[in-house]
Amino acid sequence: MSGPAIGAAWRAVRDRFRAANLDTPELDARLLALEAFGLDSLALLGAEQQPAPPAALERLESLALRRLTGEPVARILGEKEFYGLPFRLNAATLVPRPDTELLVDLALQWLAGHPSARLLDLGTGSGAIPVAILANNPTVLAVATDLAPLALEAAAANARDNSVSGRLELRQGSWFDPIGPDERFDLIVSNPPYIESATIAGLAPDVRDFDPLLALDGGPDGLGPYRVIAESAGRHLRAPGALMVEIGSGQGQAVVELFEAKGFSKVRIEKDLAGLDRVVIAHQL
Ligand SMILES: C[S@@+](CC[C@H](N)C(=O)[O-])C[C@H]1O[C@@H](n2cnc3c(N)ncnc32)[C@H](O)[C@@H]1O
Repeated sequence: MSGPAIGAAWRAVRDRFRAANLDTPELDARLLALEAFGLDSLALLGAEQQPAPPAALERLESLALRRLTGEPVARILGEKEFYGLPFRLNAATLVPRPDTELLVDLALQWLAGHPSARLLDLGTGSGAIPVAILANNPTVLAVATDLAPLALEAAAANARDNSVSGRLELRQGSWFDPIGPDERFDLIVSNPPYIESATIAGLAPDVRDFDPLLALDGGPDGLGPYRVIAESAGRHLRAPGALMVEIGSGQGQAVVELFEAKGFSKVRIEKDLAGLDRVVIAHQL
């Protein structure tokens, strides 16, 4: 007796995901099927009627069970697309979020008017921000820091995979600690941890149970990393320079005030596609 065809097998998984009320059951089932059957999207279409190999079926089942227990697809696959580029993940990296693409857009716009700029990314994680920027601007040189050595391993792999490793220097340490006292940059960017410590236990399980705490926890009021950045960014910016940080949607005014108090000019909030405050931009003129 032969087993199900490949098309029937992945659609059965999709139906179980639907029944479990997952947000994107069809996409999730397709992505796990591509992995289990070792196919790309086009090949999956062409293979719909072929019998599913038993070992691949078993693999699909084990991936589906992980998804059904709440593990995000990006964690299961160990990779996520960001800004149209592939990024490998590991236990120390945040899954890069679509929201963060706004920060990359704004950085690229600013860099278009500042050729051959030097960029610093603080808390780089998978390297999503500087790798996306470097892949879209061939003259920028970047330094990126993170406290987590394992995250920097993923960032190094992602820089290699996306052919920008010659222009990205990775340094381990807390915020500006790995930056020399006289080192200057034209643009400093960061998507730091910004969630209030006390609210982390109540986050959605796919975030709370799978993203690293170091990537989420912004301290008692969620603003700890912004204070460190506000304190030191001015010393490491070459005028006319800019500082751009991603923020939580309720943090705009507080972060604007932190940056203004440290002497930054033309500090403003940018909203994301959902109309929520998402990035604060400050200038050193
Ligand atoms: C919200 S995640 C952002 C990761 C990545 N930039 C992105 O946008 O996907 C914050 C990052 O800051 C790093 N981090 C936390 N505390 C840090 C510190 N004291 N110094 C440097 N990096 C830190 C975490 O390891 C994590 O990679």
